[in-house]
Amino acid sequence: MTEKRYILAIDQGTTSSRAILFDRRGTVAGIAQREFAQLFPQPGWVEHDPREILASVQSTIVEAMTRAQVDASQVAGIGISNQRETTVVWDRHTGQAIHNAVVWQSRQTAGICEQLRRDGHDAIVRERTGLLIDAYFSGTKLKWILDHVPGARARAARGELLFGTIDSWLLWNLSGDRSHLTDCGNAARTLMYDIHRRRWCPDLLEILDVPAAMLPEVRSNSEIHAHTAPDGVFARRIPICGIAGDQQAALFGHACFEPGMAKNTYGTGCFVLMNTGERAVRSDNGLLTTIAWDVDGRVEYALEGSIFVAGSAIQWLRDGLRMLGKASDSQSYAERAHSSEGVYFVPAFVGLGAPYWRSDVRGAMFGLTRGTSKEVFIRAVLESLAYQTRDVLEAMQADSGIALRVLSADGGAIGNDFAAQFQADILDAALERPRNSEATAWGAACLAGLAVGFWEDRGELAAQRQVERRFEPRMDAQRREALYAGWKRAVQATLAFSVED
Ligand SMILES: Nc1ncnc2c1ncn2[C@@H]1O[C@H](COP(=O)(O)OP(=O)(O)O)[C@@H](O)[C@H]1O
Ligand SMILES: O=P(O)(O)OC[C@H](O)CO
Repeated sequence: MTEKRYILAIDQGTTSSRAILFDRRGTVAGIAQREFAQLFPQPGWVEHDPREILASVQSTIVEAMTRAQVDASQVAGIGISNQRETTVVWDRHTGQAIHNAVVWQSRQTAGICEQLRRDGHDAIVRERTGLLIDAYFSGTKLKWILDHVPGARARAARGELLFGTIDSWLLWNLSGDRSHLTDCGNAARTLMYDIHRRRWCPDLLEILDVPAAMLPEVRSNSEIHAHTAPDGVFARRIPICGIAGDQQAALFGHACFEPGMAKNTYGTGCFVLMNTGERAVRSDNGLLTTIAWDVDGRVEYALEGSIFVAGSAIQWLRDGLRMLGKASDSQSYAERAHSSEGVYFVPAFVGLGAPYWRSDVRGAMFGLTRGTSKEVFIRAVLESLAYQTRDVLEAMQADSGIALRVLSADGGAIGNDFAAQFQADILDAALERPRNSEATAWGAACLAGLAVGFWEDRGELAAQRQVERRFEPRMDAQRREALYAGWKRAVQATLAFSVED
């Protein structure tokens, strides 16, 4: 029998799908990535075609395995991580989605959220789900699809339609027996799941008018959920044995296994998660309480700060303003500026997420003079990632009582050495970039590998973690606090400009 030497991770993100084969030592044996279309049917709306997502996953799987010259018989298990709140509804008989996937960034349910707030549902949402009422989460997206697709509500009531986040959509399509499942971390992002009692919440289903029959069964993150279809892309039965939302997967991939350990992923947005152990810490400072994972029969929680715009602001400099040839050029521009000269950029393109939660505000630039150079402009945009992260970590410290000394970081934008050093300086904490830059896929692989005995335990995984570079804070306290005070003024001015005020 062929030795099973690899775990395959599928990292289904907002802008691209990746398939990565890892060996026992965590070395990448094969990798493939494919972007897919971002659909903007109306201003502020973001959708994906679920068939295109599935096709991108299937083709990257084939490509990664071909590149690595790995046969399906050598794959011990498959882990899936996904872009979390993005919502799909499909017909259980035909497998056809009844609408595009409504993406986490999409604001098309802002009106539903406003109504829910007016009806006084804030407290129950907060208490049961650890979230707050915002278009970001799946529940109102699902309600919107049921309300807008003709006949959908009646079909849902007859049990013909299924709801899922992208993990469920992929699992249903890749599994031989059409398994309709999710993990508790993804369920915790739907606005319909009680994170304390760990079950779908009937009261919230009633508020959102969602039939329970549509919902996936909720499982742990690390167990054999299903097997791939022998007539599918693998032509073999392989256990699908790890599922996690991408940010939870990254927390696991960084080996943040102890309470107080935190990571930040600098991708399209920034997502800061701090492990709070078996205690679900309620936030009084604009953070989310969420399930980190259920592994080995133990459920652990996290505090999360979700920042909606980070790397996408660099994309805007590149594609929108055409100031950059490539995103990485932002580093040399920023370094040439020497200082930001009192210029601040607040990247509220789709409102502000944690800790402000104001979907009505829009982006702003402050402190411009006739002498403001392109270098300073770009530097101010990069610095905004660090300031937003400090806002979230200040809230985390207030909620948890833990002052962070080290932040583990991953994602495209923190490959920028300027941004990494500035982040350490503004936080007055060290920032570590792991050697394995694919923390999300690695986390999904770890969860799958633990389920099938590919790795023994978390200790073995933690021992494998290697740091590529550690950035120590080196800014003096007076300058740091003066800079941060300027940012806070810029945010206050941005909020004040909004019509809601
Ligand atoms: N060297 C860099 N400096 C600044 N930003 C970068 C750099 N490299 C990539 N980015 C930004 O990071 C994002 C890509 O990171 P990635 O982790 O792949 O994001 P996602 O998984 O959300 O698609 C893009 O928005 C890009 O603009
Ligand atoms: O796909 P990413 O990396 O942009 O992450 C998306 C987040 O999980 C949304 O909550």
